[in-house]
Amino acid sequence: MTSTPVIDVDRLNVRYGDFHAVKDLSFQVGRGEFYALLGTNGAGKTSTLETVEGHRTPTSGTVRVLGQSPSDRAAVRPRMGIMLQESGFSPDLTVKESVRLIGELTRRADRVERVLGVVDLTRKANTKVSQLSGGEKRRLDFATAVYGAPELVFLDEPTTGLDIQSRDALWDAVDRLREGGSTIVLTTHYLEEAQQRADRIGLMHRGSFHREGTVAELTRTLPAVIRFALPPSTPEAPPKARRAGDGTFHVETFALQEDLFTLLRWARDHAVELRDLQAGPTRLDDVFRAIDD
Ligand SMILES: Nc1ncnc2c1ncn2[C@@H]1O[C@H](COP(=O)(O)OP(=O)(O)OP(=O)(O)O)[C@@H](O)[C@H]1O
Repeated sequence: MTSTPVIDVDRLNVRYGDFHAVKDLSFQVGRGEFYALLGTNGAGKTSTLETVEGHRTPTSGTVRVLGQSPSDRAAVRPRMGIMLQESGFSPDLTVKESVRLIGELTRRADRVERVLGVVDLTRKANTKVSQLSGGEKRRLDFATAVYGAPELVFLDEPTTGLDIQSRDALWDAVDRLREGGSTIVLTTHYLEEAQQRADRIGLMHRGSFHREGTVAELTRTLPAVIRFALPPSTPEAPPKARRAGDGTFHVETFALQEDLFTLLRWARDHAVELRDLQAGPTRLDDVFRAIDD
């Protein structure tokens, strides 16, 4: 990372009384990077993000955001867009009034109509927040991240409750922000979304990083798996295949292409049909499942 990081966390500790929620955590996020902070339930992601966003004071350690202390809200707040799990818009305001309020609070320049268009709420502009569906409320929450295309955008479980079209539209809007140079920090339990998009991932467990790095770095220590079923009449299993409890067969491999080729050749030579054949690279789900308490 050559330029000054957008986020610089150094030996952060967060304690709640006797409970040590975040333990000596250090990480940096570079300008324009897409960083996903992931982890098991209770790992300390929210505690970490609340500190970075300036909502919580660290017990110890230092946090710099855009070169400033996040507690200096007047300096930092206009430069970040934060999509929380619940934004808490007033139920009596209309959608348009709520979006206008985002502009006033963040003091960023934008056009309300443009933002409504990006989050696909133009037709609901005069509807009260209390009358929105769950997915529409979530899209209104997303408006806080989009308004004025901030330099730094936090997305906390952004796609929860969104249908597939809304999810695609949200990620398109995030791509647009990235093209404009915004830095993105995502937290989600939908690991596939992080796997597809994140430049780097910090994977937390019990207050510390279990792993940190690119998807390739996180997954390379675990084998890929080829899965298939065999017809009952098959006299023998292919080499390297292990029978799982559900009767399917697994081949664990660090040489996916080579072992898949060997397996397919074996099937052809033995005139066996491999049923429900699945082969793919190691997924983040597998890395999560391998976390040992
Ligand atoms: N105000 C609080 N007082 C006491 N303990 C707290 C408080 N807030 C959080 N904790 C504890 O700190 C730990 C970390 O919580 P945090 O919300 O940061 O985790 P998380 O990674 O965001 O979890 P999840 O994925 O379940 O949302 C948890 O064990 C939680 O019970």
